[in-house]
Amino acid sequence: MRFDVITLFPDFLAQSAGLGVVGRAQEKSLFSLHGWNPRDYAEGNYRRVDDRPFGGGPGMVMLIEPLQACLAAVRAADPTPAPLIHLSPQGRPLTQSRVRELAALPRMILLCGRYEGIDERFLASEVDEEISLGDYVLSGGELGAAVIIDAVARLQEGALNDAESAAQDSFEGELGLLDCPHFSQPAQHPLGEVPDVLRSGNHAAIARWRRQQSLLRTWQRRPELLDEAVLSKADRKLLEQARQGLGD
Ligand SMILES: Cc1cccc(C(=O)NCC2(NC(=O)c3cccc4nocc34)CCCC2)c1
Repeated sequence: MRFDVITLFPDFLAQSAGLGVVGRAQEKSLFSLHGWNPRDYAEGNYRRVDDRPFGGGPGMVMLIEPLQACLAAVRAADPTPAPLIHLSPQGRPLTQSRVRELAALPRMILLCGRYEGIDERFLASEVDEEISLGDYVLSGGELGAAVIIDAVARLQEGALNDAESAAQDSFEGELGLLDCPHFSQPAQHPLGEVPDVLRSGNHAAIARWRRQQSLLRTWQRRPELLDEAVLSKADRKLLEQARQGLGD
């Protein structure tokens, strides 16, 4: 996988992709990451990348020319075709199923806006897809790019070791339910004890307890997720039993 990111802050992306699983995947060349700054392609001695919006109003708009020259350089750097994905509040919210589809691509170019956004004519002519991180105000698209790079890089073949990929599978398997509580050493602590079942060695009972905790937590904190989740008869029984336990 090759990621190209068009951003006024290329160093930010390089740092966030250098950590943990994603950092190791990059070291193993499971993906490459290339930052491109439109300011390097802005003409004139002020090298403008933005200007005031027609029609007035606050803030600035990113200009067409530097973005067009920058995108041309990005495409010239590697013959592999790639979609131009704009991180934007107007985009479709990112989902794990979209992440899995993106992870199958050989290359993607991520476009990060700043200021009030990008000249609509550039977007209309060059952007293949818009993806949003969610409905809140951010200062730029870079955090969205970092999220996509992290989520997609983890799915590259060889990025995760057996334990990590088991965890990934279980997260993906539980998509739609909240996670169960986790405990480690020490078993006894002033903050409380570790539930006995987790130390019982009875793997069926442990799996059952974890599923029940996920169901109970989801019901307590995000009941709307339960509406979409496909619950088995066993799940419903577990949830019912847990709710009785709470004497609700
Ligand atoms: C709900 C809402 C409505 C209107 C504007 C904004 C807003 O935040 N506008 C500012 C910008 N926001 C984002 O880029 C951005 C924002 C949110 C999620 C995202 N996922 O990817 C990129 C994202 C757009 C130009 C530069 C930053 C947010």
